[in-house]
Amino acid sequence: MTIYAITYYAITNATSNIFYQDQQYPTNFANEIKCCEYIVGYSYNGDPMMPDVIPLVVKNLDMNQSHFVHVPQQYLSNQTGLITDTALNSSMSNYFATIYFNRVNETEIDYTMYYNYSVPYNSLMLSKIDISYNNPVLETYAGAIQLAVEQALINTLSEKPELHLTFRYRKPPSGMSGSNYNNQMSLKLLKPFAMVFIYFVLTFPCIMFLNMRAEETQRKIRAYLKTFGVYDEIYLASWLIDGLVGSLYNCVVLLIFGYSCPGFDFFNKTNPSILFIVFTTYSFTINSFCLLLGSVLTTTKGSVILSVIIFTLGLFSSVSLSLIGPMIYNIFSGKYSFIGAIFSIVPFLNINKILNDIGCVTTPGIVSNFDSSEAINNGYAYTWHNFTGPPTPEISGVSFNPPSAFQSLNILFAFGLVALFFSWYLDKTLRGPFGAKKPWNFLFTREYWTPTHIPYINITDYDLQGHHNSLDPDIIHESDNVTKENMTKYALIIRNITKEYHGKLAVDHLSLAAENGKIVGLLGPNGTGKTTIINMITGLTNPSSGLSLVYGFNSASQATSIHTLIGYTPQFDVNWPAFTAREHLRIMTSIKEKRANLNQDIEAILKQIRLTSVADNPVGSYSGGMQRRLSCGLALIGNPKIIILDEPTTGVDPANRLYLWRLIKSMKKDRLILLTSHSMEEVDALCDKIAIMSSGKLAAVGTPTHLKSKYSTGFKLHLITSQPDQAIQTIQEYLPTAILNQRTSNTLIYTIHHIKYLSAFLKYLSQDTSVQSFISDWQIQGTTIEDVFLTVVADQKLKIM
Ligand SMILES: Nc1ncnc2c1ncn2[C@@H]1O[C@H](COP(=O)(O)OP(=O)(O)OP(=O)(O)O)[C@@H](O)[C@H]1O
Repeated sequence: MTIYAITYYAITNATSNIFYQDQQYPTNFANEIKCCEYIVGYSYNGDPMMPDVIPLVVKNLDMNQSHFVHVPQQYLSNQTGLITDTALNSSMSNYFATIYFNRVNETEIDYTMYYNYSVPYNSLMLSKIDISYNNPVLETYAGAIQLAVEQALINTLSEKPELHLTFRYRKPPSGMSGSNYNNQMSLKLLKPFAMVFIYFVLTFPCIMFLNMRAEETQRKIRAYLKTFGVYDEIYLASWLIDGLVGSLYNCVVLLIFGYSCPGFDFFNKTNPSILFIVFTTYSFTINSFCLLLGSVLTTTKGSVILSVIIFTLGLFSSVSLSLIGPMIYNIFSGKYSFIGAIFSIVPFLNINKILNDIGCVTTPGIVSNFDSSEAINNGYAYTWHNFTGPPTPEISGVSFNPPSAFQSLNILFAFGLVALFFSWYLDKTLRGPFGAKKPWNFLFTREYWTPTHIPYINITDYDLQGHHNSLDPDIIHESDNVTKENMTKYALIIRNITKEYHGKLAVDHLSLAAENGKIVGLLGPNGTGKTTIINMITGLTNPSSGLSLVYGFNSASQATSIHTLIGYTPQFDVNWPAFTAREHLRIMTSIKEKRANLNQDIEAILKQIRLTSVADNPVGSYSGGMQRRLSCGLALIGNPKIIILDEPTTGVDPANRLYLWRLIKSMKKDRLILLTSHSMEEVDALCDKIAIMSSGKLAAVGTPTHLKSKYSTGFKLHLITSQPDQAIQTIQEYLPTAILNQRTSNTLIYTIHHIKYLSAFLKYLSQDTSVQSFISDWQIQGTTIEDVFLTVVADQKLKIM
């Protein structure tokens, strides 16, 4: 809006003084002539009609007959002002003008008026009362005489005395006359300005589009949508359609603006259908180009930098090309044919060449001297004829042959199609951090054209063999427990999976298998590879080696099949703040599956996640806990067979967390839930099986009870005491093997490995009043998953060292 407002202001300001402005015609002109007793002379070339005309002129002027005098023919001369001078010399100080009538043919009478002024004025057309000097008195009187004369001529020629003329008096541009206004500097600037303005308006939204797309990739929305089964082609097409609809709107607004802005000759002198075709073709090409860049760039930072560079280069070329005008065509000559080819290919340059083709004709610039006034009188200055013909008529006689605007437009369109293809191709082969890349020759592989949707296809015993990179019997068992015979009993099978980023293993030969109806917890310190594993299971990332099977479907090669089986809650809430929870569920359900009882299912999920009462509020107004619940609800869409929850309760308050735990537990019936969390309490409360990872490897695996007993660190005894020293002495006496872990002013924490002594001591504590006088409270705690986790991770670190 701001750009449009500035442009409108600039254009109207630059052109305001080149237009005739309607003004009130003085009505009392005849009185003025009469009162001042001016004398007007006349003469004619023997036309027999003139004796009828003269009395009418006198009558129209309402002047004294004696003041309208006949001037003898011999006084007339072609020399400027001679008649006036003659009249003045003959001491008629109030002599004002002379009119000389000349009969041209049957229907045309030409008349010339000479004023009491050095500049003569020739009037040939009734409609053009054009006074070229700025003297209000002369303007008034001369106008009065003209009106009287023309009224008389029309009445006489048409033989209709009742015909009455209405005159429009138009003030001429200051300091200018006729079509000489091309000399105006402000007008000359319009041509470059038009090109730069159009380039800016058409290109800028596409740059925003590029940034939005990169931002969406960075927010992992793309990856998330993919787990709902959104095809790459649909995703790209939705962006293209979005961009094109925006651009079409942009083009229409630009055209309406251009054609309604008085003085914007670039538009007003060009056939609108040409500009519509040029603008929409450029918009298509630039959108395809942005789509291509979006397939290569994945960070908003990169996109911002690149888009600013492209935009600035385009703007720079736009300004410079428009300033050098027709000289731009030199670059298409044999001498500079390479640069000419670049001009034709690069859309930002090509559009400027096309705009320049139009601008040279419609808006004469600093260099151009083509006067389009003749063409304007016959309609648009720039027509389809100009568009398809050789550009810029004023450079005739030059040896090289630049492409026509139409040819340039075809090249622009072809570039758009090529960019569209490569945006699709590179999107598949150059996927950024998220997304499974296809090999560069994927178009020539059979799997691409005939994908299989059969589970457990081509799985051999060798594929199912684990890699023994640990001596831990649980891990060895986890690597060996799946065979071809029993593989169908597992909902998830991961074998020897690895993922390498920049030469570093994020996941290192990990094997894991899990059955239906279980909750499996994946634990590990930050950056240990949990999310990478999830991305490989969901088919968002291809493993560097190894296998991931979800109900027998290969995550890497049969991703489309597994997306219908998976429900996924990513680590961060992926949602659209303006949409309501119900809309989120509706949109995602329609993406994932076709259902007859859609509303019923949505209501059931809303009830499950306790969002029914706020289902129609925008998600942007939800608390963190509510958004997390919605994310879990979205994972339930389509009744998936495996649900993956990546840190589902992060940032959720205790009450909501408890509710989510209940929800997760209720979800596990007939499906597998894979959960990652940093809350040991959560994993302990929910999981049937826990896999602890460290540095990309599986470090421990088993049920919570098994792990607690295997990695038992003994019991923790917490004592609250008013006399710590005396308490320490008592413990040493009764529990000599106890290890003091922590001591504060009134708290002591011991680790005790032998339950035998502990029970005797606890009996003593509860019965002996003397000890109760300095140990006021105590608590005993078994091994927690947190203890197990810390032990396992510490052990693993030691092994690495
Ligand atoms: N796209 C990527 N490019 C390069 N390195 C990556 C990429 N994704 C992950 N990594 C690296 O792989 C390792 C594992 O990352 P991952 O996100 O899987 O860990 P995580 O266990 O999920 O961590 P957190 O608990 O913090 O979510 C890290 O060192 C990380 O830096």
